[in-house]
Amino acid sequence: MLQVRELSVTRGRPILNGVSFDVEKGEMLVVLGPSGSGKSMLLRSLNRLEPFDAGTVRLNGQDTARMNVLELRRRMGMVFQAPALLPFRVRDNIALGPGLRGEVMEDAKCEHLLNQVGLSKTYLTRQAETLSGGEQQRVALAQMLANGPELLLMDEPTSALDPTAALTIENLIKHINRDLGIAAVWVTHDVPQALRFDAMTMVLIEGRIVAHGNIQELMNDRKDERLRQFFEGTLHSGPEGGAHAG
Ligand SMILES: Nc1ncnc2c1ncn2[C@@H]1O[C@H](COP(=O)(O)OP(=O)(O)OP(=O)(O)O)[C@@H](O)[C@H]1O
Repeated sequence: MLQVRELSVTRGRPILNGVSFDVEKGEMLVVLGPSGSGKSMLLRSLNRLEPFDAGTVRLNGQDTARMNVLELRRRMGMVFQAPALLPFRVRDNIALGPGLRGEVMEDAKCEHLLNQVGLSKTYLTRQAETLSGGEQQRVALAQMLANGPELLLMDEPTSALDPTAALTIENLIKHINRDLGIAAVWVTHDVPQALRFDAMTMVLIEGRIVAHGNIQELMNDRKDERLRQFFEGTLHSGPEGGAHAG
């Protein structure tokens, strides 16, 4: 359903370099890589929060560069490291996307969406800014689900959460992916988290895909030096380490 070909992004220097991959309908893909490797830039390029310099992104065969950007983001929802909720009630946050399209969302539908992210209906009238980080991330997820997405882009959504709240969000995404059949791309720098997903994994280092496959097999692959260094925690990227994208 998502086809990315030779995606390149330059911001004074190469940030992403010829990135190609596919996400099948209902698939879970983990993008794993060290800090600064281009993971956020990749997700942001997919739903056109950032322009790219070369390559193509197709969603169900449609070139995303030619799609209406709001329609693109409805079909490909993104959840960020810090939830971007507005200082309104939870129900108003959840109904935001449909409201922008002129649709009225009934309380029962909001309640159902809250239920899918493990929150009771008592949250409907809570002010979003009074929720804990984990609860806010769950509301952000319900907000995305309200748009009926085909694919969710998750940009390290647990990086600001404590381990228990992080596990809850991980399990929610597994449930949404498996039981609702919504495809997901989950970005992380955290190897134990990638292992917990046990999903198709793509390793991104210095803006290039260096490996793609089963995480356990990738960890056992000793042939690629950068991959080995990454899994051993000894990879130094960025200007200080002397290694640059491209
Ligand atoms: N608008 C921009 N202009 C210039 N450089 C940028 C811009 N956005 C990102 N970068 C650089 O691109 C590189 C990749 O950034 P990105 O945020 O995608 O990394 P990341 O893998 O998501 O890192 P982290 O895990 O720390 O969030 C970094 O070196 C960053 O400084």
